[in-house]
Amino acid sequence: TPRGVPITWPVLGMLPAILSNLHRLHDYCAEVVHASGLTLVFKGPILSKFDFIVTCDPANTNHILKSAFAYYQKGPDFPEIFDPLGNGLIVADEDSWTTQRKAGHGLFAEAKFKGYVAETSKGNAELALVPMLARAADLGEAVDLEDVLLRFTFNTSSKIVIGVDPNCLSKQEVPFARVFDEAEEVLALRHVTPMWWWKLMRWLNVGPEKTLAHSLEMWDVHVMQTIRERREANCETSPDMLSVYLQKGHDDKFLRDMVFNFMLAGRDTTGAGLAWFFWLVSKNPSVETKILEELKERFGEADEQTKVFDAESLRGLVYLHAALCETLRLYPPVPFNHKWAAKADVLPSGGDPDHDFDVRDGSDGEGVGKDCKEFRPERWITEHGTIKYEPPQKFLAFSAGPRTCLGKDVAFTQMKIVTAALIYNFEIEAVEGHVVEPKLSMILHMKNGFLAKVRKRRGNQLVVFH
Ligand code: HEM
Repeated sequence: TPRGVPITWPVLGMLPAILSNLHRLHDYCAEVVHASGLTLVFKGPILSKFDFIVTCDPANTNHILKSAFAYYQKGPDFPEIFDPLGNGLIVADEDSWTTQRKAGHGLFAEAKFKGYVAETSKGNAELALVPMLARAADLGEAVDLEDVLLRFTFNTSSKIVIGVDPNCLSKQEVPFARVFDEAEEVLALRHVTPMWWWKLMRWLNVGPEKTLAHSLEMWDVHVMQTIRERREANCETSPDMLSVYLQKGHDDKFLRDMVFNFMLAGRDTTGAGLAWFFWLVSKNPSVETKILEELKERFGEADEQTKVFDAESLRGLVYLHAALCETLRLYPPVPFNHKWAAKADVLPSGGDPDHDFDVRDGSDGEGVGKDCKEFRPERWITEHGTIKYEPPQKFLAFSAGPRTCLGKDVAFTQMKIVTAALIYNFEIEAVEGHVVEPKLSMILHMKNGFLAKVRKRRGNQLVVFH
C-alpha cells in the first residue's frame, strides 16, 4: 500500500481507517486522495456493498459530471439515504430531474426573481444583520459569527423560497431551523455507515435518527401551514418560489419537497461559505486591507453611518470576487458529490467502477501548486486584472456539467452583499484560543462555530433601523 493510502484489512476492508479518522474526515479524505494519485478505490467491509471510488482528478470529474453525465446518476440508494428530501430536485434522476431542473432554471433566470433575491438579501443585511453586529460591537461582546451568518442565510433563503422571513437574527432560537443542521449531520453519518446499521437505528427510532425525525416533523408542520395559508391568500404577484410554484398547480407533497430541497441547497451552503470567508480574512490581514481598499475606491471613505451596498453597485469588484472563490476552493461548502454508475465504465484515469485499478503516482494539487493550502485570492486574478476562469471540473465548489449548482448567482449575490457590508463597516477579529475546524456534516460547517469580536471601523454611531 503506498504511503498515506488506507490499509485494506481482511473482512473489514478500509473501514477502520475511516472510523479512526471520522473526527477529521474531510482533511483525511483530501490526504488519502492525494496520496493515491487523486483517485482512490475505497474497500468497505466484506459483503457490505460499501465499496466506492473517491476522485478529485479533473479528467475523471469532467467525465463523470459532463461527458458521461447520463451514466452517472444519483442512483437507487440516494433517495433512501436522503429521504428527508422526498422526490425533490436534489435527489431526482431522469425525467423527474429534467422537469424540475427546467422549472427551477427558468425561474432563476427571470429578472423579477433576481431582483427579489437582491432586494431580500440587501434588506436582510441592512435591517437585521448589520444592526445586530453594531449592537454586539457597542456591547463589546464576542459573537459566534457562523451562527449569526447561518441565521442570516436562513432568513434570506426562507424569504426567497417560501416568502416568509422567520427573523432568526432577533430570536434566541427558532426550533424548526434546527432541522437542517440535524439533517446534514445524519445524512453525513449515513454515508459512512453501512445501510443496514442506520436503517436499524431509524427503525428503532434511537440516537441521531430520532432527533432528526422529531425536527422534520416540526419543519413539515411549519411548511404545510405556510402552503395552506398561501393557497388561501392566493398571492399571484408574490415573487417567492412557493407562490410561483403554487400558480403552476402542484400538489402539497411536491411543494413540501421543493421547499425542503431549495432551503437545504441554499441556506447552509451560503452561510458556511460566508463563515469560512470571515475566518480566513481574519487570519490574513493583508487580504482584508485589499478588500477594504477596493471598497473605498468605489464607495469612498465611510461617514458616520453604517452602509449596506446593493448587488448592482457591487458588480465588477475583482478582488472581493477572487477572495470569495479562494474561500470556496479551500473550504467548499459541499465537500462531497455522490454519484452512482448506472453501467460499467472506464474512468479516464484508468480502472472501472466495479474493479480495482492501478493508481497513478501522487501529484501536488494539480494546477494550483505547492502553495495550494494558502489563502491567496491573487491566484484568481489575471495579469490584466480580470478574474481568471477555472473550468468547473477543476474548481468543483458548484459542481460541473448539467447538474451544476442552480443557485450559484443567488449565492454570489448574497455573499457579496454581506462581505462588502461587514468588511466596510466592521473589523472582525477571531477570539484568541478559539479553535476553528471543520465538522463532520454534508455541508462544511465549523465544529465549534467561529467566535469573533466585532468593532465598528470608525466608531460609527449605532443606527437602529425599524
Ligand atoms: C456558496 C453557496 C453554494 C454552493 C457552494 C453550492 C454548491 C452546489 C453543488 C456542489 C451542487 C451539486 C450537488 C450535487 O450534484 O449533488 C449544487 C446543486 C444545487 N444547488 Fe447549490 N450551492 C450553493 C448555493 C445555492 C443556493 C443559494 C441555491 C438556491 C437558492 C442552490 C441551489 C442548488 C440546487 C437546486 C441544486 C441541485 C441542482 C440539480 O441537481 O440539478 N445552491 N450546489
